[in-house]
Amino acid sequence: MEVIRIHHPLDPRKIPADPVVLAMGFFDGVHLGHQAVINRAKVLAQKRGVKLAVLTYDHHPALVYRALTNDDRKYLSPEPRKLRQLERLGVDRVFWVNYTGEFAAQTPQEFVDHYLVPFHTVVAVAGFDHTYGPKDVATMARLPEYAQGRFDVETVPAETLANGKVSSSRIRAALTAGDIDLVNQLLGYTYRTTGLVVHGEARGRTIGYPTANVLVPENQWIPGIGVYTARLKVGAIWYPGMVSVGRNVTFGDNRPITVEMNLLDFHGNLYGESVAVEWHHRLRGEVKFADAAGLVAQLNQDEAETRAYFAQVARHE
Ligand SMILES: Cc1cc2nc3c(=O)[nH]c(=O)nc-3n(C[C@H](O)[C@H](O)[C@H](O)COP(=O)(O)O)c2cc1C
Ligand SMILES: Nc1ncnc2c1ncn2[C@@H]1O[C@H](COP(=O)(O)OP(=O)(O)O)[C@@H](O)[C@H]1O
Repeated sequence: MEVIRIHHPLDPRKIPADPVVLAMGFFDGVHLGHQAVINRAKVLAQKRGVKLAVLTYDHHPALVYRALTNDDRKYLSPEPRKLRQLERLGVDRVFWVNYTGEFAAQTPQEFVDHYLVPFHTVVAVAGFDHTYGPKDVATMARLPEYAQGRFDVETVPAETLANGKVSSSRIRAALTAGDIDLVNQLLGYTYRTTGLVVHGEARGRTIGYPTANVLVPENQWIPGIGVYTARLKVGAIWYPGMVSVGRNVTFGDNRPITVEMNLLDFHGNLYGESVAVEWHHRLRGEVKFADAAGLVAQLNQDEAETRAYFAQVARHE
């Protein structure tokens, strides 16, 4: 997959000469709705015998329009992950556009003339609610007007699942609420984050449940406070286990939120490992126990549920 990085104004010499079917979108999470758009574009590309391209952006467009919020820094799929996901969907070429004020200031007609046409687009494909400028004029319904017969336009209807539209904002809300099961259903794959294993307070080993403390980069969304079954990737190996997102409330007040994972049947040293966490299934919320013994009794039960969960996953694999 070829990635072409673009800063406004577009230098047409950067663009290969062959025609493409172009799927457009921000695609944060590359969820089932995004997959429907890209898969539709793929079918059209195959029909026409041309390459499948994607137009997407380097950061949230919102940061051009208003003051940055903490949420604006976070992504369901940060750059390397989004690129890997697009590649897996069979995308041949990505136009990775730096979303700037100058880029955003174009009229819809300029955007079409200066981007979609120079990309050698034969069909532009996007979701029904995709916009490429002010939302009253830069709609999919009006795109054929700006295309002026130079390419076709294909609009993909909303993908709905579990009583609603599949959308990045719905997924972020479910994630924050700790509803990882819904998140995974809407994504169409199991949600992942990355991080670095650092030291905690060395208490875990004393209660029989050592936990790898995973420091997650600021640009990733993590599930809300709670306890989940998960797998941790160390090197090339995935280890099943249970992970807690919480403030360790049993051991004091106002502590920071940490991500701590206990691996089943694992003995070894994980400090300094760059890991991935694959978030599977919610077990419960965080509880403040009277003492460490209360926590340990609960951890025994969590462990039994985690073993049962992964035994069932293994049966379905
Ligand atoms: C599966 C799991 C569930 C946990 N649940 C809770 C909980 O409900 N309440 C709590 O105070 N701490 C909970 N913890 C966090 C423990 O308090 C923490 O792992 C322990 O204090 C070790 O901390 P350390 O890594 O800083 O040594 C949980 C940890 C794991 C791995
Ligand atoms: N089964 C296991 N699950 C998680 N970490 C383990 C396991 N076995 C050994 N470890 C190691 O123990 C460390 C966690 O021990 P712990 O006492 O909780 O210390 P800390 O508070 O520094 O995290 C992990 O970072 C890892 O290096």
